[in-house]
Amino acid sequence: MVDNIYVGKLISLDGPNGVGKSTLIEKLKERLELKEYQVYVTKEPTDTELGKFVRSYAEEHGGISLACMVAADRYEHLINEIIPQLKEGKIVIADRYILSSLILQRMDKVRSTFILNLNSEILKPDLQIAVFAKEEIIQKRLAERETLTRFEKDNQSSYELKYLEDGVRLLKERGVEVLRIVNNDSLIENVEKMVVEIIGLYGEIYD
Ligand SMILES: Nc1ncnc2c1ncn2[C@@H]1O[C@H](COP(=O)(O)OP(=O)(O)OP(=O)(O)O)[C@@H](O)[C@H]1O
Ligand SMILES: Cc1cn([C@H]2C[C@H](O)[C@@H](COP(=O)(O)O)O2)c(=O)[nH]c1=O
Repeated sequence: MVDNIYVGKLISLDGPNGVGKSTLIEKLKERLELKEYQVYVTKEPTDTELGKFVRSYAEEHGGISLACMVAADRYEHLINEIIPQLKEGKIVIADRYILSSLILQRMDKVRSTFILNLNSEILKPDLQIAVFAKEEIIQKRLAERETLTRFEKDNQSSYELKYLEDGVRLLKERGVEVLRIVNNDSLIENVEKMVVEIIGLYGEIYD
């Protein structure tokens, strides 16, 4: 992975389906904006034609071809959206990034070395937030959804949690700073913890 040389900071937030990523990002954005940071939230797969194609492709196909599609969308995401925002000095928060590939593609039996090689030219996140929750809590949240993706059906959260743990290890080995968050029910505490960590990235004092 390539170091971020731009003025802004890239934060990626990943975890199992239904763990509360989008909810945490929304709260995190609010808190950081209250502190007058400029925040840009984005997600993968992207909302582009390619990203929409990846989302539908993922329902019917998996394995190496999906890993490549997801990586292609990620490289386009960096060029067209993430890097321009980092150049403007914003905190870019990505709802899913490489750690999601280290979870979801591994569930399709793709080897972690292949995933890491495929993503070797992406920007290294300045902070990786890894969101955990108890398996039964995730299942309860998913049960409230009307439609489920193939990764969300058949109680697969325990596998996602296992690959999340392993993905965290692989990223740490590659020098990525990782903040672990447990989103069982104490959302506000978690958000405060994240804000402190992110502000620490800028070398500022938070009281
Ligand atoms: N700390 C929490 N306490 C109670 N409910 C929560 C908490 N965090 C999230 N939820 C609820 O859990 C559900 C899933 O949250 P959310 O959509 O943010 O997950 P997600 O990880 O972004 O999911 P996906 O990636 O599958 O879209 C939502 O209904 C949300 O309101
Ligand atoms: C980033 C990323 C995404 N995917 C696939 C898996 C799912 O079909 C969607 C994610 O949808 P959600 O609404 O965010 O739950 O994209 C993938 O397979 N690998 C990835 O790294």
